[in-house]
Amino acid sequence: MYDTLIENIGQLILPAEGPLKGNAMKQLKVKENMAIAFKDGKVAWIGTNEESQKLKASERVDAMEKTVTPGLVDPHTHLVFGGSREHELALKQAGVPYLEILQKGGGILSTVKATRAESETQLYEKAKQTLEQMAAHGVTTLEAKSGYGLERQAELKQLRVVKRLNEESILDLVSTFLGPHAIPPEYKGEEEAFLDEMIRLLPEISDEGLAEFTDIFCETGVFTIEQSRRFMKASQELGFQTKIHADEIDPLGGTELAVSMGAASADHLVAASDAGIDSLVEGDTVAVLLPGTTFYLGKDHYANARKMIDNGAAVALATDFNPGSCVTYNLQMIMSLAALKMKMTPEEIWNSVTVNAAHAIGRGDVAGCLSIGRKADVVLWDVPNYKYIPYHYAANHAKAVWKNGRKVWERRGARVF
Ligand SMILES: O=C(O)CC1=NCN=C1
Ligand SMILES: [Zn+2]
Repeated sequence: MYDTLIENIGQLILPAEGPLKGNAMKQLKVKENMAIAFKDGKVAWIGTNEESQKLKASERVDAMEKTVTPGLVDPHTHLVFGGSREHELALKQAGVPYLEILQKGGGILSTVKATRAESETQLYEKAKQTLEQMAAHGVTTLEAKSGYGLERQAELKQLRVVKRLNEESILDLVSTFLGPHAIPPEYKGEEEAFLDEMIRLLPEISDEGLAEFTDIFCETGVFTIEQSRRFMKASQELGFQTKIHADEIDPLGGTELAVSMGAASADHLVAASDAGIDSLVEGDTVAVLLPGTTFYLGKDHYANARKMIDNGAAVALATDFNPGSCVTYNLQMIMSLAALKMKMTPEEIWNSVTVNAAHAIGRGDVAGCLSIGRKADVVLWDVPNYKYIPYHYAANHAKAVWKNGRKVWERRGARVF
């Protein structure tokens, strides 16, 4: 007797185990007229719709010939923060550059002020609502960063919120310490001293189990290549895996640094050099691309996903959900931008929001794929095939979402007739 049986599935999407690099990203197993069954939170059976007729299940779901995939994985979010930055939209519309807003004490530093002022409970309640929205949009596993505290107590406060959300929600959250996200006012002009303070937090964060990854904003006017190297080295010596916000605006060479340091991921890469893109082929560093941020900042030049994939790199996609440079948690919209602006194919896109995204946050063995014994993290989409979501942008196509075999979202139709 199975707990749940989803039958009459038009297309069942089964990404291969990864990380998938280059041409492997172009492959996607699509099986038609299928069914899938869960038991005790795991995938217990996969077969044809005809074979499913003889099965017994406590709950039978008619997929109405629609599409079923693994739960989405969002590998780059700034989930926990206070306040909001809608007041900066006018500056963006006036063409004030992102880094100029930051240099004037706005941007990230505006969110830092708000985050320091809010209690752990306030931050928790706000992030909890976002988490519910992410699940409603098909996300079952995600990464969540700190980085709006920029001092011990407020950074630990954010990381404790992520830990509590991971413990109390059924979703799986992977925590990242992004202490070196910007230079706080009290350390203006003293970047090295600030970085020393962030490095001094690492043992405490490790001992309290508050993060698996660290991250640093390697960018003009924020942290240099050498400062990033120093922070990543200190992180790895304490057992953290590393990530880096690299080559988002200026081509400092963060991509090459990430690969040379064996980072789990290099994120943004909009300004990555040809040498940086070529270096991605060598190691296991996943290129996490964030086209929503490029769109939101009104830029025309997107990360060169085509060259990265055709060169042989492993590419993933993420929302970069944050209050200033990409205010969306709709990973489906990111899938559309990947198609429309980065010319990624539907097969590459689906691999980028499942198996490769899972590998970018160290969850390649438990998320992003569907096979017997894996977590029953599954989405039933109200779409006829897997190509439809990139094609129809800005909507929420999720009809039902299961996490560990438990239904966490079901869309109920609008009552307009
Ligand atoms: O602006 C923000 O709050 C998030 C961000 N960090 C680096 N790029 C964007
Ligand atoms: Zn980011």
